[in-house]
Amino acid sequence: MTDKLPLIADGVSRAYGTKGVVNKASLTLRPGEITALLGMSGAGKSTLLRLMAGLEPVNEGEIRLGDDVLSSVSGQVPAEDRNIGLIFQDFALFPHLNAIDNVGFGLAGTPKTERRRIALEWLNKLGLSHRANAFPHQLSGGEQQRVSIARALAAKPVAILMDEPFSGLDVTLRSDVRRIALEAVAASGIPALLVSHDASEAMRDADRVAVMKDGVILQEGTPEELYLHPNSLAVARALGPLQSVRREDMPESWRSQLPEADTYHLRPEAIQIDPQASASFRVQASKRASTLIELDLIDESGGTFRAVSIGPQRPLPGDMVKATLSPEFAFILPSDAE
Ligand SMILES: Nc1ncnc2c1ncn2[C@@H]1O[C@H](COP(=O)(O)OP(=O)(O)OP(=O)(O)O)[C@@H](O)[C@H]1O
Repeated sequence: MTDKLPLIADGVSRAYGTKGVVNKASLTLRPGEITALLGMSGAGKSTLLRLMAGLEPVNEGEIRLGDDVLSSVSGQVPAEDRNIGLIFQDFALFPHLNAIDNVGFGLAGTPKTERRRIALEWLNKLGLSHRANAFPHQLSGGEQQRVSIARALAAKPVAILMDEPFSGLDVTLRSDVRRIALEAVAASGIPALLVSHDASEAMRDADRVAVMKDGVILQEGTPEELYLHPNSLAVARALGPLQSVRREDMPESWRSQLPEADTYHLRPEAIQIDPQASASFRVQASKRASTLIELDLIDESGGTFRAVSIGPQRPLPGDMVKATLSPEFAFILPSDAE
């Protein structure tokens, strides 16, 4: 077995005319890990993927596979010579080939029977061996995306780069397709990039998450590191909802648990209903959001807070409840320079 190598973006930039789209971005995709690249529309995620794939030249910096330079300002290895698997939102299968021949397509040079055996093995890994003879138009979106991932992995790529691969799929199908597809990607042991704008999917699916904004990678780390220790308000917001609460509006029992600051940025789970707590509130509104109950609370001095409860009873507007603060979910962050 050949050693798998990291795919590295080292200080890469890309501009279109005067518009800088990727700005000195550095990101290392490690073998055997899925890295999610998360950011809002226009952040530069797809452009960074295209730089790593060799579909665009860099204006600055390098793309490397291990120590081998694939892109630099002095030239680049063409995309077709990099052996990097690419998966996009549209499945891009050959319409005139059935599933098994689509998967076998990347195995040119392998004898036909061997090619079919390998292709069937990959279809099997993606739970699709029973669809081997179906043509793309006979397959569902989720099945087509699994065929395209089988096709990419069958070619034994050095890395796989996926741009919103599941966002075109029906929500009900998506979680199963994602699980099967990403398990196969992880098992292949190659570096993998998953571009996403959905924070909860990115955290669930990836070993590491990088947050990009305005062409800059703001922070990279495990999902827990980024969720619990964001380095900026932009990263905290990218990973999930926040409420901002001023220290002076908090009950004294909460203030005493927190280091001094004017304002705290709280995850929804920071404030939880707890009958043993000392701080009391009146419920202003409550609703059940599947696993959690979300509550709007007000205290006697008029401070308002968003809290959660794991139930089972839903407190109703007008009820009195007690709530605790968990300091691990309260962040002190400088406001962003917008
Ligand atoms: N070929 C191009 N020519 C000019 N501008 C471009 C080109 N490609 C991308 N851009 C611009 O670069 C910016 C970043 O685009 P990019 O597709 O990388 O963002 P993204 O984070 O992937 O966004 P989305 O989630 O919407 O796909 C956008 O403002 C886009 O309009």
